[in-house]
Amino acid sequence: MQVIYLDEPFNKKIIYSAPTVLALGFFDGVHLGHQQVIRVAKKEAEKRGLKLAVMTLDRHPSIAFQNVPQNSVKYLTPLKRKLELFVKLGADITYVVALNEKIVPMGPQEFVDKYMVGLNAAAVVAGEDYTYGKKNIANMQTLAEYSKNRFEIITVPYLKKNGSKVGSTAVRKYIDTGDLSNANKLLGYTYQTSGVVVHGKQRGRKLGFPTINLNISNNERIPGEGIYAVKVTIVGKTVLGMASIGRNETFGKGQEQTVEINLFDFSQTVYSEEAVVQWYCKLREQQKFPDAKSLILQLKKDKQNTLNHFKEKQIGIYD
Ligand SMILES: Cc1cc2nc3c(=O)[nH]c(=O)nc-3n(C[C@H](O)[C@H](O)[C@H](O)COP(=O)(O)O)c2cc1C
Ligand SMILES: Nc1ncnc2c1ncn2[C@@H]1O[C@H](COP(=O)(O)OP(=O)(O)O)[C@@H](O)[C@H]1O
Repeated sequence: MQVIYLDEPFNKKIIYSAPTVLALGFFDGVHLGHQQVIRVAKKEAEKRGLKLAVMTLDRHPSIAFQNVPQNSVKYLTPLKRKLELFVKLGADITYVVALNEKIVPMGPQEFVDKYMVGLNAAAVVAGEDYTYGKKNIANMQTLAEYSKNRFEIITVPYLKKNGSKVGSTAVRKYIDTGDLSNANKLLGYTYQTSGVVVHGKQRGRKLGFPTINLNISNNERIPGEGIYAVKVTIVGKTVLGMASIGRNETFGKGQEQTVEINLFDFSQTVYSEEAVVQWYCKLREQQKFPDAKSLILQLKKDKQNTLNHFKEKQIGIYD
């Protein structure tokens, strides 16, 4: 997949020169609803013998349009992850548009001329709630007016599950409360984050449960505090494990939140390696134990519960 970054005013030479089918959206999470939009676009592209291009933005629209501070946004899929998912969905090209002060004041007609016609779109595919500027002006209902018959418009209706819309907001709520089972149902894949292994307090090995402590980028969304059954890919291996997101209250008050994982069947030293974590299920809440011994007893139970979860769901390391 070719990734093309567009910063207003972009140089026309960097655009893919033949007509494409263009799927539009911010696509945070690339959940089942988003997947449906991109699949419809892929089919249309195949029908026409054209390449599929996806257009997304380099930052959440709320930063540009609602003055939400950039460092307070927690993405379900930071750009790198989003691009991986677009590849899986068969995108040939992704345009990443810089949503900066140069593009925000642009009116809908100019946006359509430059970022739809200007990207050689033969057809544009988006979900019914897609907007390309102010909601009441630049929506899928008004797109026909601005397109002036220069491309076809395909609107994909909301995907619903149990009567409600499959959307990023619902996924975020589930992730925040640790309800991975429901989050993963809406995503259509197991939620994944990544981080680099950093040094902790070196207490884990003394407890008999060493943990990789992960440094996770500030704008990546991690589940709410609690204990989780996870699968981790690190140094080319994939293993099961149990993760703790919390403040290790057993060892004192007011500590910083850590994300740490005890890996099963693993004994390598892996500081500064990247770990990719798949989040399956919340096992319990964080607890303040009276002493280390009680925590160790609980960790043994957590391990058994993690193994039981994977056994019940028949999830192996290759699934
Ligand atoms: C599966 C799991 C569950 C944990 N549960 C708790 C807990 O309920 N309460 C707590 O204070 N610490 C809990 N911890 C965190 C341990 O306190 C922490 O891993 C230990 O202090 C090691 O820290 P270190 O990596 O800085 O050496 C848990 C850790 C793991 C891996
Ligand atoms: N099974 C395992 N699970 C997690 N980390 C392990 C495991 N075996 C060895 N390690 C290594 O040990 C380190 C964790 O030991 P620990 O005493 O918890 O130290 P720290 O507090 O620095 O994380 C990890 O960063 C990793 O390099």
